[in-house]
Amino acid sequence: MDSAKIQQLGERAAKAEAEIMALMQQLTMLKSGVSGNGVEVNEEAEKLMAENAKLNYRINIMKRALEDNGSQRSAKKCTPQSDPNGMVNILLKLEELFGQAIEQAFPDVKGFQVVVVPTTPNFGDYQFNGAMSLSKLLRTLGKSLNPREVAGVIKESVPSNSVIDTLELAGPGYINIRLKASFVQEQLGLLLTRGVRPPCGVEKKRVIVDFSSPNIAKEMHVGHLRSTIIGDSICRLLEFLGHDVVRMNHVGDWGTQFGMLLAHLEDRFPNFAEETPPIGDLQSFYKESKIRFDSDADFKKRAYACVVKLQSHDPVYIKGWQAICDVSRREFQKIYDRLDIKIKERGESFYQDLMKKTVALLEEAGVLKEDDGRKVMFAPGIAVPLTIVKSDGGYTYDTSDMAAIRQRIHDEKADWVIYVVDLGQAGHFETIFACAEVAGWLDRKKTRVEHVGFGVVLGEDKKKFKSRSSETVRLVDLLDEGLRRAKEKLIEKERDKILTPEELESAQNAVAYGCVKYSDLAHNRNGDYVFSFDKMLEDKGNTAVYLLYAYTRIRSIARTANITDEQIKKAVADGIPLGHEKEMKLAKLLLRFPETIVRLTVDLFLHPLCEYLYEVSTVFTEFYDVCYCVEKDRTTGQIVHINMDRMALCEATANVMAQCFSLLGLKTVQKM
Ligand SMILES: NC(=[NH2+])NCCC[C@H](N)C(=O)O
Repeated sequence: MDSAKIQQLGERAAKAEAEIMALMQQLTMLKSGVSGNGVEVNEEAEKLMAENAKLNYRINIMKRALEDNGSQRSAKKCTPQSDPNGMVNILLKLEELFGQAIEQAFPDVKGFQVVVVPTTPNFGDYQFNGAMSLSKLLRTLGKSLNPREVAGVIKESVPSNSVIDTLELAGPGYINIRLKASFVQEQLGLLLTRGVRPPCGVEKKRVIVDFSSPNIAKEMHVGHLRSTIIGDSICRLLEFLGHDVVRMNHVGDWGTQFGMLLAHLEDRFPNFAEETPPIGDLQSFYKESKIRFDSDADFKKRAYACVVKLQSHDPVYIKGWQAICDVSRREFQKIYDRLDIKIKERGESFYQDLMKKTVALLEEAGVLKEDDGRKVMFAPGIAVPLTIVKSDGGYTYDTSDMAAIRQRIHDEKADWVIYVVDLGQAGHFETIFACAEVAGWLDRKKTRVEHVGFGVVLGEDKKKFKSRSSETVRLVDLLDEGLRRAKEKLIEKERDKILTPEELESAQNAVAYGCVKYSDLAHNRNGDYVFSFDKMLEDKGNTAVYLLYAYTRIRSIARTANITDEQIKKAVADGIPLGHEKEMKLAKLLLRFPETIVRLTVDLFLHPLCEYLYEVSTVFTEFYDVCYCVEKDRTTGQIVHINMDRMALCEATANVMAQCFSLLGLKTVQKM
């Protein structure tokens, strides 16, 4: 690493540190009761805690950026050429303005990464708090200015613009930023006329997302379900942002398990090469062959022979293999159809020939070591090597992943490869990435590779998730239970009395699959996750049921008031004043959609999107409680007045929520 880079990384670390320090100072200030605007200290402290969480979130992002050599910011300067209709990423826009201010005020400072964070309404809309670290940095350049002085200079240097209303110095050197009402009004109008569009300024990448990836002949389990849900949402996000996304199902279709399956197939359906074998239940077929494999030495021998025949592409055994894969494939597809998942299958078998080449290349590069008859590859600093060739000459999961990573970078020309696989495989991927670097196939400055891990699924007893009757839970049964419970819930709420049978069924589907997906996505994926239909189907708090209800309710406001698109358009054309404080608050939150989703791409955690969606629905309620949209006569119930500006705000809210649902893979319904 060159010294400039180290300096840059150091500066950013210092900045992260400064943010923590600043926060501590704010907290001490509050604890000692120094609260400028006389607000209850408790309330203030609560807000600061929220702020703290946000800062910590930012800091984590920065830490990650440090690890990844700072190539993480996918958003670039928002030029009009990039996408004339894209939404403005306000946070990025402010960072640009502050960047220009620093450049102008302190031309000697190079490569200072400006970070602006959203803040609580008491302070403003956003805050710049880089003055502390900048002051430190200036000292190393021989300039002695305290943070508050630095902040003062920056404040004066921010170029004139249409975004910022006021800048205010606060505390030891923060700059609180308030947006111009005219800017918010204008952006809200654009949101309504152009729709919720991807933010401008996103650099397009070719991304391979390896997700779901169950193993043939084995049941797709809840771990694969998590990978499927998280992976699909990541794809939806990246697709929305305009990336070229390849959704890849790296199914385990080429392991030694095919030996025993084929040997068992020979016995059960000797005619398998001529006629498609009616395997039926592949699970029990797998179990039967496993029992024989473990107990019968002759069978075991035959199983090995079958592997050899399969791997030498004997057409008869290839037929048998295909038949088995087809049964599995049909089962997997049922799950994908129900969950509305699109994915392209490219299993381990695809890499057969490439594995030979991969081994040859590694051999040539002299990076393989002999170990007890095996050929292994070590990565620097990692104790456990990859097994590239087994002692019997066969290849492994490691070999196929080495072949795959090379193929994805070289042939697929991926700029970004994402593996959505449980955290149990973190070591595996760390080693694969490191070995790919050693082999010279991966340059992390050019290609972003990452393992998106997730914790295990637990039952309500916090133990390994299983069904009452058996060890493993069949996903089809699980989804069926979801459907049943969703219907119960809707009937409990007497929706069957209001909805037509078709509407009830759509609502049931939306709730059942929505709640399974949402409860997975709303948690930090790194944690273990307790699967509980009771929790998922709660209609309060940050749950799919609550949000889907909230959404349909907003949609129904316009419906009952009989508003047309034309009326909304006219209101937009006339300008939406956002005169009430709650209207302004909601509008500003809606305009934070672009920065929220761009930030997701930094570490591919999806729960902040769920938090944002939930916040939109609660801020909407705050607005709706105090701002009449449709006024009715108290006695006759007849509509006496419709506030069209507020109806437009309802429309914008519903549209932003709909886009969030779509990114999370949730289907919405008009009535529920
Ligand atoms: N490229 C990969 N290794 N992708 C993940 C494969 C997951 C594997 N089939 C499993 O079930 O554990």
